Amino acid sequence: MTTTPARATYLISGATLPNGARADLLVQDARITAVGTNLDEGLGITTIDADGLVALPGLVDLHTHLREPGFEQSETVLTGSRAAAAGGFTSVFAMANTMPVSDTAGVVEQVQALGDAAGYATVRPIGAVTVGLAGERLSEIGAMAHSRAQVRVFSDDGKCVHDSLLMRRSLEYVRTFDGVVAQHAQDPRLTENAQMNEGALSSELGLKGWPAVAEESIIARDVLLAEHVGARLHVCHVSTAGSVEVIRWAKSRGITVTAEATPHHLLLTEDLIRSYDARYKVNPPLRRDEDVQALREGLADGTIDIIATDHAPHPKESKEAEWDAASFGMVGLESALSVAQTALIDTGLLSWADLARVLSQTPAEIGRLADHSHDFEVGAPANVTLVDPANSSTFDLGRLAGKSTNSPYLGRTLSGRVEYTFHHGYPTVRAAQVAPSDEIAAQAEAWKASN
Ligand SMILES: NC(=O)N[C@@H](CC(=O)O)C(=O)O
Ligand SMILES: [Zn+2]
Ligand SMILES: [Zn+2]
Repeated sequence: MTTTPARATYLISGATLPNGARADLLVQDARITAVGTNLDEGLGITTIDADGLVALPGLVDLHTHLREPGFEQSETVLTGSRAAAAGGFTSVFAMANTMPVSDTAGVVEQVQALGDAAGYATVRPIGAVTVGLAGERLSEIGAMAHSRAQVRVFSDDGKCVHDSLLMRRSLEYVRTFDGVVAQHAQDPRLTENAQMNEGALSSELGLKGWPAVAEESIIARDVLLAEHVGARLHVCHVSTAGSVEVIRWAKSRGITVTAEATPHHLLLTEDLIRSYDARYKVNPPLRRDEDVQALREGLADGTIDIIATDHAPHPKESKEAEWDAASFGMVGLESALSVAQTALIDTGLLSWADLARVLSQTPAEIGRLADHSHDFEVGAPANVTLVDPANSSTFDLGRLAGKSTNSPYLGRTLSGRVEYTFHHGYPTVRAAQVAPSDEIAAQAEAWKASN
């Protein structure tokens, strides 16, 4: 017989809300039961002193690679969702480039079940657009949408849905159930063997260039297809100033397109590649300072809707290889909020309310996430992140909670630190320490039993 652990009551006392107001939040039976000032510290209540901490709605990542099934040496659903909790995330959308690929109802249901059992975060699987990500035939989109996993986001991420007819058909399909196609915009012919951003630096370093137009031309085609079909399109990891312009134009025409920028494209530039350190190797590549500025402005004016991590764990061997042979990708869940604060809050471009919107509310809306509340409504599942914005520190290995360590921020000073993450009313992170997995799994059981 399993015993159901007691669901504790927490009083988050004196937190600063995204709008700047100070409030107490009462968390009872996994839900927010009161928001106010001077809430009572009754018997059996655990009080968390949130003086000086900003309370954000639990962060939502629309673009995470959890690697399971198939690449468990890099990450598992358990370790990846633990990394999510460490970074203040309470929900993650798991990309489909697993082995087998998440292109059937069976695989997406498996990923969702692994997430539910781990309990660190709500895991929502993304379905592949084409069978095996091969770009040749549409996958079982309808079966995944109507499975227990109720998939709403479809993506061949890692690969571009390059065939225009398949892209059109996938948009037509997802429209029938209010889904969205999330495109990895990369013309494959223009980027064969590409290693870094194309420009003066790629010539100087003798590395094959990756032209901005390879991204921009696909986005331009896709927004026109989305307009033609009347379906929702989402653009993954936008990386160039030109892409921001195309999306701005599409939105001005009323096209239903949304777009994401990654933390690394908002902070880092291509000159880091002079070190030939493969931690900086990523798809799409790090670009120029002008591109970083354009992405920041795009976020500030709403052209770019959200920040998504593109957390891409890779084993040490594949990152210690020489530049050309190393794999593309960086881990990003644990650092995302600190990078966002450093690049956007400290520079005065965004407010905490804006950050709550781009890291929680809007990604939840794009993914049609049910398990979410963005303004601490009474009765909603208590998904809350408490961040200490005054903590400026060196990002080190101790901050990583996933299986892989391919972070470009190790050794860098970043602002802000996640102190607490509450998922379904239970602290998965407390005093900046991630809670042990058996304890979280037991809490997840209790949540399941009561819902
Ligand atoms: N971003 C990356 O560099 N790599 C991602 C794939 C992707 O997001 O395109 C991966 O799966 O490793
Ligand atoms: Zn991608
Ligand atoms: Zn990705």
